[in-house]
Amino acid sequence: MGIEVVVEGLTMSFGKQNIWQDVSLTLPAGEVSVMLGPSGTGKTVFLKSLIGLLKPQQGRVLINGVDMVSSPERDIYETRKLFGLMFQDGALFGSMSLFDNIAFPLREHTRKRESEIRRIVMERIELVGLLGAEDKLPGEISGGMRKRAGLARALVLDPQIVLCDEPDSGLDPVRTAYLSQLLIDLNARIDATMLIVTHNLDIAATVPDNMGMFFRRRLVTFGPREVLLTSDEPVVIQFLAGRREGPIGMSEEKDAALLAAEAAGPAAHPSAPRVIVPQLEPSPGLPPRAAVTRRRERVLGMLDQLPPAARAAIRDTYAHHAAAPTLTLPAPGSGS
Ligand SMILES: Nc1ncnc2c1ncn2[C@@H]1O[C@H](COP(=O)(O)OP(=O)(O)OP(=O)(O)O)[C@@H](O)[C@H]1O
Repeated sequence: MGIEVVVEGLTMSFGKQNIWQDVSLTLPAGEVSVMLGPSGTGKTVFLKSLIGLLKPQQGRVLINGVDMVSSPERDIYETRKLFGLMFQDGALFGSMSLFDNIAFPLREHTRKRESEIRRIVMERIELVGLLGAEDKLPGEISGGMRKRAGLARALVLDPQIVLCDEPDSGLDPVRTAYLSQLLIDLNARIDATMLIVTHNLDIAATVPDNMGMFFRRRLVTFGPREVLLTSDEPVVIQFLAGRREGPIGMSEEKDAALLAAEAAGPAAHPSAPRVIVPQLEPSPGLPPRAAVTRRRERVLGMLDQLPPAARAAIRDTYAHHAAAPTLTLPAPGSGS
């Protein structure tokens, strides 16, 4: 089973540029979480802080009792072996076959024999649907295949925590839908704790158990998916609807005058009702996700602390068990 990651009061700056401050959250063991946020809000910096590659000035990241910020480097190095990392471009070596790319962490970090390495690599290649492509070079395959190869490589050391940074970037909508299913199937098979950074609203709507968002140097929210999906925070509403109206600007946050003018003017798009679609299920033939039962107990136990809309959405989800119907919420600001 995956391992819980506890983040407490994390603050990160580069020189005078503060990226985010006082970030606290828990990635529940074995559950899938998604982190959203406009470009440049520090999502990648956050992932790198979790594995101890960047050192925030304040706060802790606790994994099995090791603080990835300030424990001795030896402990951090050992704990890093629990992670599987999938970066935006797949980060493959161009001159190596897919097989050798995927075998790389095993040859680098273990003393396994070649026959054992072959067995593990071919198993992961099958898992991500790349059987037959193992002898190809990264330049000879599509972007979607490179992503899947990156994911296979992230999985060879049997990670208990998987971090994916924009796994969908550059993929068409159909490939993105396959990727969403692959992430859920992966979670069903290995029960790892997963954190996915994405801008893709379909992944955000269908994959995670938990969701969070960074904006204006803080973590706006993090918790069960229903909390963010029913949130009335203007930045959340704007982001989920993919609209220009709201606090997020093109290059940076809008200034107060522009926001006031926008609020005074006619709405460019009337608010549409928001919809919570059911979370994806593992593909037929796979075991159910072990996290589902744990999450249900955890979330029902915290129901009293959640906003009314999230509470209602969670009750609705669990009233219908796994086959939750699509839930339509009133449009934000409609008063109903
Ligand atoms: N090593 C570094 N040194 C200095 N500044 C950095 C460093 N790494 C990141 N930054 C800055 O931190 C900020 C956040 O970057 P980050 O890549 O984490 O954003 P992001 O939310 O992942 O963006 P996107 O969604 O566009 O990928 C940016 O302003 C970036 O320039």
